[in-house]
Amino acid sequence: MQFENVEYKVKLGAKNPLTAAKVAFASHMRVDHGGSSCKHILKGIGGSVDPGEILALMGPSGSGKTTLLKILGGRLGGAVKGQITYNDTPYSPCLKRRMGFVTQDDVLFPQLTVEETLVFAAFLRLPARMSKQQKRDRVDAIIAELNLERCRHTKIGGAFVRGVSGGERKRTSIGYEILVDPSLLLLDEPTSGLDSTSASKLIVILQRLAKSTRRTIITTIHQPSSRMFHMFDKLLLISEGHAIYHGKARDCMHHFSSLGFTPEIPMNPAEFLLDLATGNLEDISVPGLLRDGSPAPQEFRSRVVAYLQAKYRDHAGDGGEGQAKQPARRPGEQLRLAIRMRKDRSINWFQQFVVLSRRTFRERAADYLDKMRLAQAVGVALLLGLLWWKSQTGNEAQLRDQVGLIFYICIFWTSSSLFGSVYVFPFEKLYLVKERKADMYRLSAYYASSTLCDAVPHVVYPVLFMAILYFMADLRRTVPCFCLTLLATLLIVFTSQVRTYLLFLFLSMPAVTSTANGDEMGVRSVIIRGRGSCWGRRS
Ligand SMILES: Nc1ncnc2c1ncn2[C@@H]1O[C@H](COP(=O)(O)OP(=O)(O)OP(=O)(O)O)[C@@H](O)[C@H]1O
Repeated sequence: MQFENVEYKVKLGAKNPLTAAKVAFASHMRVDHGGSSCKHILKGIGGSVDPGEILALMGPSGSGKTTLLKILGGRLGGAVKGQITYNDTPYSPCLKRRMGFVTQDDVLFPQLTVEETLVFAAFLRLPARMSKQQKRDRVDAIIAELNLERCRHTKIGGAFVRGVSGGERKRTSIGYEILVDPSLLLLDEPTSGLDSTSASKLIVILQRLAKSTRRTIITTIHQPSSRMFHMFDKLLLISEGHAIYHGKARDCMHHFSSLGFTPEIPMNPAEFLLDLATGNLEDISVPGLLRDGSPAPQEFRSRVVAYLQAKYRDHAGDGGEGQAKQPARRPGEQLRLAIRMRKDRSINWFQQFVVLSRRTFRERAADYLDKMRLAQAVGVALLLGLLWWKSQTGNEAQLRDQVGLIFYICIFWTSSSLFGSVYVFPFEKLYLVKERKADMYRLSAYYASSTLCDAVPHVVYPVLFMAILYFMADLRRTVPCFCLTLLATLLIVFTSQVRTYLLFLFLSMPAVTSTANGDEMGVRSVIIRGRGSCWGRRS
């Protein structure tokens, strides 16, 4: 993979030119003539990485590592400039299936076990020509490869459900991505939140994945230990959106010492590099010219960073490793594979619907069969039944009394479904966006399966509720009357959910709009259509 002169800007969208100018001045941003401020995040970065290699993207926080990773993974559209080629071919959606992207936050269903997570992903992502047994065998191979044997039957877990450890969760996320045997695996800070031993073990696994199957791996990393640092083949060091080093990781110390920067005390190379990228050079010797005129600390830091950026540009201009190598013209084997994968369409709509329904039901079963939920429906039905025990409709006062009961039924089901749905939108959106980006299934298959699964509690509990209350309150005992009352209750449940989704849709509109892509718009349309769901989703 090669990339050259990658630039990325985001519009910050201040409508008032005066405000835009103030913001730009305060944060050293460029102001467009149109009056909206632009943040220049990446300023012409280049590099390359070959099959079987690991490229580490390093730099201080906010330097643009994640942005670059997303661009390389084809996950950022908009104002991206530069040339990015995958086996000499520009990005196209058919390459999507040959790339795995492991996000910083592991987006995995908390109620599924490690094995279930991988099995459902295998059924959805692997081609239809593979048998179920072959897909299961692939999952077993990945579990063995990633040392997940010990926790294969443990739930992933989340904030309220105890589950696997951070390292195991990260390895499950990696397994989820390597199921489809991607040629390019991108990872955003895979070691964040792990202790140094787990982090090194993870990098060892990545190294094995890269070498054994000639995968290309690109990972952002904050501050690796010395041991981890030496496991990377290549390094791209970024400072304020500019590259200041690109080349073999083991050569970087030599490169900087040739520029006059050497640590004065024994230092972890990663720490040394981050100090350089921020211009914070305590215990590091620097070329004398940078100290000319005894600059103030802030100015000195800016000088160092500008000097390193300029040296890197010179080095790249001299044909160093800075920019991408000239691409060869012959499309590679991996690309042919990518195109074949595209044609090798995964399972059909109905199969997707079946797998998604099984997964959704498995994931939400605990919510559907929640004791509290059962107790609530039965308890309120009994209470109302006792209060309106054998109610009559003989005169106007008794009729009004029964209207009061109908009112309570409406209020109860409206509020129950409303509060339950409050948790659905933010929770589900994450998974849906991630899986749609990986092109795992059609949106309609998700919508249909989700609606079908959620219909279970949305029908079962109101039926149970009405079965108790209707006869205790002695409402009119005819089959049509009972069915109509039940239907009205079910409609209340569904419409109150739709209202909640609409409310969320409008509340989250500005945030979603700023980063909206096709998938998120798709998510919105699902929500608008009012997918049914359960009450209190636990994560
Ligand atoms: N959509 C956006 N709008 C405005 N600023 C953005 C946007 N996306 C990224 N940025 C800014 O771009 C800069 C680079 O962000 P990025 O997430 O790539 O940094 P990073 O190097 O990965 O940082 P970290 O190591 O802390 O994750 C940050 O200052 C961030 O605030």
